[in-house]
Amino acid sequence: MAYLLLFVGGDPGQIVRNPSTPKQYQKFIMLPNSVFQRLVKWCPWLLRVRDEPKQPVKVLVTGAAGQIGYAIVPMIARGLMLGPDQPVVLHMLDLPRSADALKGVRMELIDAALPLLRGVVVTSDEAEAFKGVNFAVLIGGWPRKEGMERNDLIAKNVTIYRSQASALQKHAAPNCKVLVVANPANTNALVLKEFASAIPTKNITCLTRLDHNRALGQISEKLGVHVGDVKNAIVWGNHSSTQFPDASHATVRTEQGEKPVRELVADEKWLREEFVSIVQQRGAAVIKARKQSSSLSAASSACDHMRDWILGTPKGSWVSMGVHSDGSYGVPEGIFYSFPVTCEKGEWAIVQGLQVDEFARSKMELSVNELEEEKVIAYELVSS
Ligand SMILES: NC(=O)C1=CN([C@@H]2O[C@H](COP(=O)(O)OP(=O)(O)OC[C@H]3O[C@@H](n4cnc5c(N)ncnc54)[C@H](O)[C@@H]3O)[C@@H](O)[C@H]2O)C=CC1
Ligand SMILES: O=C([O-])CC(=O)C(=O)O
Repeated sequence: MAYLLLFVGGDPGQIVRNPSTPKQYQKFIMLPNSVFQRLVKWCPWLLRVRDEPKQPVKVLVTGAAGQIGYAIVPMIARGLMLGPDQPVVLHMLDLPRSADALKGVRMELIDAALPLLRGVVVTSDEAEAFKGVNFAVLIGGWPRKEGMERNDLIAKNVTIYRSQASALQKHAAPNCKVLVVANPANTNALVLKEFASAIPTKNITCLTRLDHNRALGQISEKLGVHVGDVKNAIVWGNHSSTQFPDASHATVRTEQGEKPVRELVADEKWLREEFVSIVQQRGAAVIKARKQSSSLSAASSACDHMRDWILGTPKGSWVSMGVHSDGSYGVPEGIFYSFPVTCEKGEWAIVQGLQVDEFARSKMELSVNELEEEKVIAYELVSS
């Protein structure tokens, strides 16, 4: 019979074992701490047996029966959002008319035999959906169709966020971290902040990571470099066609070290015009081609957003996140605006001190004005 021997040090009588090891292969040998320390030095993998498994966290996905919902739930249950060692319980909310579709998604999640998935709640009841959730990815709402602008969805979608703010505030874990995906994402996030005042404002964010990733993708295509070597693009502003994708601080990793994108592209006109307009209009281009809006890239970017927020951004890199403005870069407080941020230990911070020239300033203003207008319309809708 084969045995796996677990060498245990520490307090007398303390037994630490890896519960995933089948019992019949476990034998314990208690060693003095000094011997244990030496063993661990020679064989660091021994430390793995001391890892306590993480407790499952509850992750809510609203609009879970929709396009993005269907793409994102397996990503979350595979650890792409919160890490490969983080078990999750998925809460999936959709409208009563999608109840059967949601049951089907639950069946598929079970059929996929995903080891990190420790439970699935499917419901059309907001209170049940938000109960005790640690993370909320809010996708529920209506997507735009060809010919519409994202803020054409205000009347349809902000009222949903008024109602879900109450559920969030009443039922979610007090430190719940929220990502709003549904459009108009920045203004929906503002409505949540206003009506879920018990949730810290810094815990409410909206998705502009898709635009950020689109910017990296365009730079990589233009230069013929691997997208993983491009970093530090910025998307300023609204998740709409007034956003300002800015490559002026972006760099590419080359064999000779990091080089500015500006220097490598060497075409200021492309950077100021074509690049900006391709990224601004990418959502519309996908709708034109697919006859429905971006789903897999939205789901993947939402995972990137949450993962970097919770687990941290790599050293020397920043990402774009829609957050409540604190007045940085002259953007007025009271709107959700996309900024470059770094994240550490579950907290984001706006990158400070970046040079913003006159051209960038004028582009950034367009989104400020649009968001102020959306705010007025949204407040009228939710208070009427
Ligand atoms: N921020 C971003 O980067 C992006 C945002 N979006 C937005 O995400 C949203 C969802 O897009 P898709 O999944 O493609 O749409 P979809 O129509 O496929 O799915 C939306 C789902 O939300 C559900 N829903 C509607 N009202 C609800 C409510 N009150 N509570 C719970 N569920 C509700 C619908 O029944 C539907 O199943 C849209 O608003 C779209 O514009 C889409 C792509 C990127
Ligand atoms: O454009 C849309 O309506 C969907 C979306 O937000 C995007 O693809 O960025």
